[in-house]
Amino acid sequence: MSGRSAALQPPSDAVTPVRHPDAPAPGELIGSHYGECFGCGDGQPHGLHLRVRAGEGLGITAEFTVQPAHQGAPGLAHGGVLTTALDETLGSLNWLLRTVAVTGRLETDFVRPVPVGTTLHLAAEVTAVAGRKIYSTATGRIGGPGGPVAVRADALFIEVKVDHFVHHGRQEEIRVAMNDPDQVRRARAFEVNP
Ligand SMILES: CCCCCCCCCCCC(=O)SCCNC(=O)CCNC(=O)[C@H](O)C(C)(C)COP(=O)(O)OP(=O)(O)OC[C@H]1O[C@@H](n2cnc3c(N)ncnc32)[C@H](O)[C@@H]1OP(=O)(O)O
Repeated sequence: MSGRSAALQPPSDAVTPVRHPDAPAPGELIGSHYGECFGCGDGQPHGLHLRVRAGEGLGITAEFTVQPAHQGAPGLAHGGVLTTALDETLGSLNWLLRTVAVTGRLETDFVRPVPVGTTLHLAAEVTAVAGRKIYSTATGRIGGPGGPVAVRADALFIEVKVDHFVHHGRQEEIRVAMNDPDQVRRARAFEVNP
């Protein structure tokens, strides 16, 4: 059974957003937004190491291979880890809009078990925007990009300023990030919208 809650239904005044002219080109590999991110960073040994590519229009694709460290039941991916993969893929849609947004709500359907060693082929797209609210949807398929759906999610992201992270993050990590020119460059890439 699946179905979105009312909070994930775009309001009547929602619009279809436009891909930002400076968005990564279709097919371009999008680097990690933060090296210590559990979803996409290289600095987390047990992280997902998600690899994300810009797609056409308002879409994005990603791949994640389930490792032994990601188990819930024996030999199967933990549901929370699969949700993280969906969340990270949906979060990467920020790059297409050049907007900084965080997950407000995320609803996941688990359709098929995902064994360790499986590569999850993820695809996500923005469906609507209403003010600061960004509506999006994602699927994770197994056996190939056209294989059966194993997980799917609908999400509501909320646009925030970069200050959100500076204000709420632990100072230790914030200081390191702000002293890292690569990290500052990645943050500035999002700050093109007023
Ligand atoms: C450097 C580059 C890094 C780039 C970083 C990219 C990171 C990507 C990582 C993957 C994504 C993540 O996991 S992000 C991490 C997980 N998420 C978080 O930590 C977010 C924690 N929550 C919050 O900080 C806050 O609740 C916010 C920012 C989401 C919203 O607070 P706010 O800014 O005060 O806004 P607020 O007025 O409450 O809400 C604005 C509108 O959204 C609606 N709204 C808000 N939350 C919800 C909700 N859960 N469900 C339904 N609707 C909601 C409100 O009703 C309102 O609608 P209306 O009245 O306007 O109609």
